[in-house]
Amino acid sequence: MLFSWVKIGSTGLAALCLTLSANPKNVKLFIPTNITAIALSSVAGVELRKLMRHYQDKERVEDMLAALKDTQAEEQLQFLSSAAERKRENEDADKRTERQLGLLQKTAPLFSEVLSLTGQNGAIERMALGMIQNGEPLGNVLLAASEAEMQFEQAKLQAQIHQKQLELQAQQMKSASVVTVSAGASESQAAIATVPVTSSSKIEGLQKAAKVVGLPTQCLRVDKAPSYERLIFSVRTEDFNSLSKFKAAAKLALGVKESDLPIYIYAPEQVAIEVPLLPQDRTYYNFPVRHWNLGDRLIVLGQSLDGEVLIDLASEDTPQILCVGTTGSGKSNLFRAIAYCLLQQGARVDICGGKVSDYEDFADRFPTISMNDMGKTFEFVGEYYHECDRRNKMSKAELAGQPAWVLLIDEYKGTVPLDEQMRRAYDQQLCEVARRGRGLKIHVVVGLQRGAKRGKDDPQGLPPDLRDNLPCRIAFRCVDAVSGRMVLMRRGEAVTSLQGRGDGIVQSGLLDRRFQAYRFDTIPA
Ligand SMILES: Nc1ncnc2c1ncn2[C@@H]1O[C@H](COP(=O)(O)OP(=O)(O)OP(=O)(O)O)[C@@H](O)[C@H]1O
Repeated sequence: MLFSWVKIGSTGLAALCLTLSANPKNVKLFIPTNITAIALSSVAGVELRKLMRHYQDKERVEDMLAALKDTQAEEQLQFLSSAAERKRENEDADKRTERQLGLLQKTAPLFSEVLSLTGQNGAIERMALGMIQNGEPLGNVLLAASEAEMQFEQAKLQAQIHQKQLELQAQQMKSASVVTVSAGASESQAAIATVPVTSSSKIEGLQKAAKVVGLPTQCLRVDKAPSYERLIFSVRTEDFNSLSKFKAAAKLALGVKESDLPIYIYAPEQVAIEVPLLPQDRTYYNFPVRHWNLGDRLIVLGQSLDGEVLIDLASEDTPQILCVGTTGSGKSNLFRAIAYCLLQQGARVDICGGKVSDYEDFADRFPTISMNDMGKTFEFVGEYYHECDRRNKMSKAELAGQPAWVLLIDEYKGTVPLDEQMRRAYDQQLCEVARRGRGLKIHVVVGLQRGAKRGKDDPQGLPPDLRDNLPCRIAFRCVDAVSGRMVLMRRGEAVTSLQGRGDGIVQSGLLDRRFQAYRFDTIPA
């Protein structure tokens, strides 16, 4: 390096001396002195350039070395920190293992206690040990063991219940007795049987349910209605909330899922439970042949636990009828029976809505029946409305000579006009006919598939005014309790417990009966 500097210095100095020694008067460039000076300075320049490159390379190498040192330090740092982390983890794992071992030592007596309690030492012990060996956390092992304990408790409970059932059965076998038919039973009650209190599965189930909710009960009587059994239980309790708990437990015991299980106060300290009969155990009745008086307005509905159920349109409680029932519930059958009863007593009957073909066999037999498409209902309502006006002006004697007029509107919803103006007129006139008709021998029977209230969403629903003017309510099976609550006055949810095919409830004023409607397949001879 020194040699390079000496070389640069000497050549540079020589070039300077040559330049200074030049004659200022002779200004020619290419004289030997000048050429030598240029050559020497070029050599000095080239050497200088070489030196500059040398220093630049040196500087770069130094930079690279410095960078290399930095990276190595970082890597070393990372390595050291990860080693520390690993050490910490290992220490933690050691601590965990230590803790688990400690827990295991502490819970060993608990395990052995649980295992001896369950009486399944072998299997559960093996399971627990297997779980621990498989590295299962101790928490999971404990959980599995406590589940086993719970199962054991359940098994113990079941065994207790079974023992109680056996005791009850033995008691019932001893005290099985025939219960008498209640006083005042009429001839028509012959069809309704009161059966001996036996240890049937229903009674057992219900007694078990009562026991579960802590209700002291005893089955006093079983009445067999056409479509259900009415079980009368004695109940001694001051906690009336326990009745609703009993209902829930009874539903569970009898396997009643979505439908209602009617339970109601029957007498002081007695409740009645209506348990449905199986379809094959039900009793059906054909419409009876009977004597009719011209001018009467009786409707014969069917049979109940208290005998035949009749309603009289001439009565203040039952002049107009509202009937609800889903398809297959027996509503059309009842409408045919109603039409028949009233036609036999000389009434004019106009059938609107529903299936007109249902009345084909009536046409030859009864000249005062008319069967109309539902679109005509509006006109008939108008005619009945004017007849109300006409009869309203009559004297009592004149009115007595008038035949009863009965408008049967099945599937009411379909008869309500969609046009708002027409609908308003229809509502107003039908409501007036129902309201004024009761004193004018003019009657309305309205049938619905389900109880839908009139509203913005349902402009064809039943208006509250009309409903209020149809005081006799008949409900057959409905799929939802809402329909029952809308039509019936009490215990509306019971409609879901009805069995279909004529199993119905009639309510009006004080009347409240569950009945089996008479089957009306053909017009009685
Ligand atoms: N009182 C009854 N006794 C025995 N069977 C009945 C009775 N009422 C109806 N049924 C039977 O139940 C079925 C349905 O009856 P019905 O047609 O009257 O029901 P619905 O409610 O009017 O149904 P839909 O709206 O589909 O006509 C029919 O097979 C009918 O024979």
